[in-house]
Amino acid sequence: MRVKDVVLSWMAFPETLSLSIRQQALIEIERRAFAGVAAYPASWIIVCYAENLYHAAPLPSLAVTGWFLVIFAARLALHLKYERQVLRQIETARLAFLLLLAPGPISLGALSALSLSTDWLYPAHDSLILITAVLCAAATLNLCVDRIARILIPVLTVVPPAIFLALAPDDESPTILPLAAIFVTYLIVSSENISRDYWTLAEARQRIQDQADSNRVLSVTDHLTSIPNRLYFYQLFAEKCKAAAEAQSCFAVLLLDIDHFKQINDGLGHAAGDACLIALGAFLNRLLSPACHLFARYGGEEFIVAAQVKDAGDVARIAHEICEGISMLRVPFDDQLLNFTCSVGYTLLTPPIAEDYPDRVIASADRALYEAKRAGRNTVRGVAWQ
Ligand SMILES: Nc1nc2c(ncn2[C@@H]2O[C@H](COP(=O)(O)OP(=O)(O)OP(=O)(O)O)[C@@H](O)[C@H]2O)c(=O)[nH]1
Repeated sequence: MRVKDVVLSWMAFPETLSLSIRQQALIEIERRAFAGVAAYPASWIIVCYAENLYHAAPLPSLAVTGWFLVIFAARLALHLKYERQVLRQIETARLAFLLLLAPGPISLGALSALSLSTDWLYPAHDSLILITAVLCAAATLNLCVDRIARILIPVLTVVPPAIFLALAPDDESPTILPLAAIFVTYLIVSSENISRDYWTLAEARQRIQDQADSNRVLSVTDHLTSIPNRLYFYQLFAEKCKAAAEAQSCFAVLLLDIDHFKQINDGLGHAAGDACLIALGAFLNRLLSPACHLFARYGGEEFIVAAQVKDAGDVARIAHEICEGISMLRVPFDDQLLNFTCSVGYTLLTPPIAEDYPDRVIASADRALYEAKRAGRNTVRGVAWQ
């Protein structure tokens, strides 16, 4: 495994979560982080004024102010296009976020460390230690759901001054060092607990979402043939009709019904009838495309199709294709091959099309189907919509 892969896998959010939940979490974490970004330059500017640093040491004070403003500007630039970046490439977006998260805490930690030994910063020593501790705690808790951020922030902020104190001890070192250790440990442990709760909730949300998605699919799928059911058809019929009206296109509704299906059931049993229905569903799946045709099992041994068509010839062609295709099916059942026929009735709407009459349109196709049955079955009949 390459180093990059190891880093990326360590950085990754729990893999069990769907991509959309991980993306959502990352966008939320970045938004939270951005809300605190202005605190770094603002705190530094206040310390400079309060401790008179702009007068005492204008150049270094202004340089540090400029540095905090550059970090702020870089974060603003990232923030403005972050959502798009996360949706495009989640790992790179996360890496960019972490890289731009680090300079603020590192700079504050370094300033606190320097204030212990640098003359121009020494008057601001207490204020810097205070804002370093406060911003470190606030940022760690704010971003604790990100396991890297919650370790990175306290380590980058508190470790540099602590190392400095350890290497060049002064009177305060014996007090400050153990306090810093307790502070960082407590921060990391408590933020770990908050993070665990967040991800447990995210996982629960994901399970509910998956269940809802699967229930939604089940509620509009016919359990026997696995093609859409009548509910699905009605949900989308008005939409398809409207699209045809807007496109000024012809619109056709076809009803097909297996001929003498009762005889198959009575003669060979319901399992044989079921095998024929499953084969018919698979045939429609092969012949029609969900992008162009709305089709469903309408009920029992009846199926329905709705689609935009070019003209009367186009719908007649589809109806014949269905009728002939079904008559050629051979359905394996026990040790025999079953075949059956169907009758097709259709109605054709020509522009201008109104959109509020699905039942009347279907009733019209049903009349055509009745005519096909009366004409001897295994045939096609169409009626024009008036
Ligand atoms: N196996 C099976 N049979 C079903 C299902 N749903 C409806 N049926 C049967 O479909 C048959 C429909 O019979 P009829 O309405 O008399 O129609 P038909 O025998 O096809 O006659 P025509 O339509 O006039 O050609 C009945 O026997 C129903 O029990 C199903 O899910 N599985």
